[in-house]
Amino acid sequence: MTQEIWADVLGYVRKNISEVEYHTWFAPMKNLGVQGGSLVLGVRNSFAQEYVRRQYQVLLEDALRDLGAENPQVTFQVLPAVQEAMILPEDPPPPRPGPAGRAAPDPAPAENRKSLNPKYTFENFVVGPNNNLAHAAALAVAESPGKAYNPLFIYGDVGLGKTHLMHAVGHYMAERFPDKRIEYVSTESFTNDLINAIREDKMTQFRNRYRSVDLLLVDDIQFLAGKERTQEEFFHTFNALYENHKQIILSSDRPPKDIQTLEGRLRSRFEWGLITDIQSPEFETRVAILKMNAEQSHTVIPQEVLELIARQVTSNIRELEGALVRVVAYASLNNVPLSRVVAAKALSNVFAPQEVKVEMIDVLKATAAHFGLSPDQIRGSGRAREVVVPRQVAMYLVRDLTGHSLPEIGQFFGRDHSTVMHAVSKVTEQMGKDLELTAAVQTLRGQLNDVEDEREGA
Ligand SMILES: Nc1ncnc2c1ncn2[C@@H]1O[C@H](COP(=O)(O)OP(=O)(O)OP(=O)(O)O)[C@@H](O)[C@H]1O
Repeated sequence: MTQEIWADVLGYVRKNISEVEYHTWFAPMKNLGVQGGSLVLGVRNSFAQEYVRRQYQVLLEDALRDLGAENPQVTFQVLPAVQEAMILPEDPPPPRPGPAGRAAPDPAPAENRKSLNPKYTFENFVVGPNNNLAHAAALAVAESPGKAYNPLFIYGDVGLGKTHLMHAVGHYMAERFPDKRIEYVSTESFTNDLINAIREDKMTQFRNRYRSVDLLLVDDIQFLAGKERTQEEFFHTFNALYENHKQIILSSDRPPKDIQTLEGRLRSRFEWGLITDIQSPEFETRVAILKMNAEQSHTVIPQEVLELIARQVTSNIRELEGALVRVVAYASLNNVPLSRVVAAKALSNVFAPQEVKVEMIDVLKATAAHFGLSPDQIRGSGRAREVVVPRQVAMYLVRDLTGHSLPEIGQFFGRDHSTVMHAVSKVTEQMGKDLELTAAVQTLRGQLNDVEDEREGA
């Protein structure tokens, strides 16, 4: 995950200095990771070390503060000559578009997939109820390009994996047919290429380029709206490819029928093949995506932290991934272990505080720990007073601190709602009378409210 943190820092830096400065000083720098809360950066020689420290230490600290570091620290290390030789030909990770963004691809090796993001493969795509139809369609197209569905039209909101799926088809095809030509282009680039071709009198090259491919992936096709000349040209490109049984995949934020000012003949062509959508991922899919991201970057993240992040970011997967980087960055830069409280704090600058809620599981765990029991004992069937009282306290606190209904709480504790109601009134009645119980409730309430307090104090 430190590569992502570094990419975030570079993104911040790049926005604040000139391109020349950036390429001179930051491009050759090597991220050596976060050690003891300090970001360690490798530089070529002691001159660079001195210069960078003088000129950019403050800026780098600001970048880290932006990621949540309370006491940002940067250390510069002169790289041994061998290591330097190893890093020089390599490019630093490209800057991220923003805190919620994701690093752009490293250049891919094979010629026919150089416009594809190496991370956007089928293996890296988590399938859930929200995207399984689009996934199945993409797979079918990858297996029989030009035959299964042509064109394949994938639509859905921002950051839900449309580009990822398109590239996955590209990778799949590139692997099986290395000599096939694959072209990925955004509608915006297509338009710009066209404008340049017209201006420079290079229409033949333009047409050859787009009409000679085996797989054409066009992102954000909704931007064709209102661009008559581009629509005209795209119409001919489409026909040329289609007639030669070349595969076309289009993505959009809406279905063809909702793209305003799209020529009828294009709209109907977009509807010839298969139209499939991607919806927002549900909670389990979001957790699975986070888990995969964590595993890929060899970062161990407690399940409850993944769940907290998945609860915070519900629609855009790019933001979900950005939130994960933020949480990891926060913990490592402040040198604290990852926990729910730390994660809530890390995200508190980005999300409204009330969105971080105490969960039933938190109350259960804290109460069990307080009384020296296991969560299973509390939820179990034991009827001894040593278990019954903590169980009632836990139910009371869940009712008090979370928004769950009596039946939901009952289900969580493996009981019916009347048991919960009884527990709540029992504890309410004993408050102020039974001192031990009162103290337990107060301590636990304080502990559990820490999630909110810590966040508010951030
Ligand atoms: N099902 C998934 N499994 C794993 N990662 C996913 C999944 N869906 C999306 N992502 C990740 O989410 C990020 C955003 O996805 P992508 O760029 O494909 O979205 P998009 O729908 O094309 O968005 P936009 O409309 O902004 O172009 C990417 O990093 C992608 O890898």
